Amino acid sequence: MSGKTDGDQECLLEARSIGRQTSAGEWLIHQLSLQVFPGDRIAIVGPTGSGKSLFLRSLAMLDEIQEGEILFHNQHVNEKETPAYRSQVVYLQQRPVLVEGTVETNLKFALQFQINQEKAANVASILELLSSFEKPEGFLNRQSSALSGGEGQIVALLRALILAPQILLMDEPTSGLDPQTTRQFEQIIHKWLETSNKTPAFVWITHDHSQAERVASQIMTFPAGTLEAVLTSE
Ligand SMILES: Nc1ncnc2c1ncn2[C@@H]1O[C@H](COP(=O)(O)OP(=O)(O)OP(=O)(O)O)[C@@H](O)[C@H]1O
Repeated sequence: MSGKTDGDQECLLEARSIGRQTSAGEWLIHQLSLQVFPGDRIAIVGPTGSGKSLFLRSLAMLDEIQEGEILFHNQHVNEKETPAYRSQVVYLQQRPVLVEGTVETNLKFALQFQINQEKAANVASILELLSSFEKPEGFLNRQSSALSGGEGQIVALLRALILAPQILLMDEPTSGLDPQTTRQFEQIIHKWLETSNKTPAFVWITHDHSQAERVASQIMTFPAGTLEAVLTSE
């Protein structure tokens, strides 16, 4: 399934017939294909247990795949290139893992890695983004252990955006957040898309159809219980 088919635009990310197997050889996901183009806002919806998270983790190259391949800018990504890939294709999980220390420590965490060092300049723009949303005074100095689930997820999102990703992969990032924080999360994504100078894209798994309609330009349905699964546009 392809995202946009906009003339000659280069495909950013392509999953070509990928699949994951259990150690017993049973397919958990099988023959799944997806293309992501610059500016794509893709929502994936589908039943519980249908393999959406497995698919997204495979796209993020967090899990090994047993068939197919992942292409980034039309190039096969090998194991050695995975750190560079992960700094461009950033994965945000449902329950963020924050490191010990303050919010600021967390925001700057990924910048300590060589591959991300040239991204330090992004901190200022992300802090500006944060300042446009109401946050308690001294938020940057709050300990991560003292944050609410919603605040933690906002911090995880900003931490991801500091990396100036080309693609953000999000696995139900707002499930469990209250409506106000959910909207705040969506607005941050919206501003990021508006202000980024590199036409980024996202793939967003959600159970919430109204959210999918709010945030996405394309909604794809993930089918359950089929081995020959394909993602289809709604
Ligand atoms: N490592 C694994 N080994 C075996 N089965 C697994 C493994 N990981 C996940 N599964 C199974 O694969 C199926 C798909 O899981 P996945 O988490 O991708 O579903 P999902 O569509 O994201 O569900 P939800 O909407 O509830 O988050 C589930 O039945 C899950 O139990």
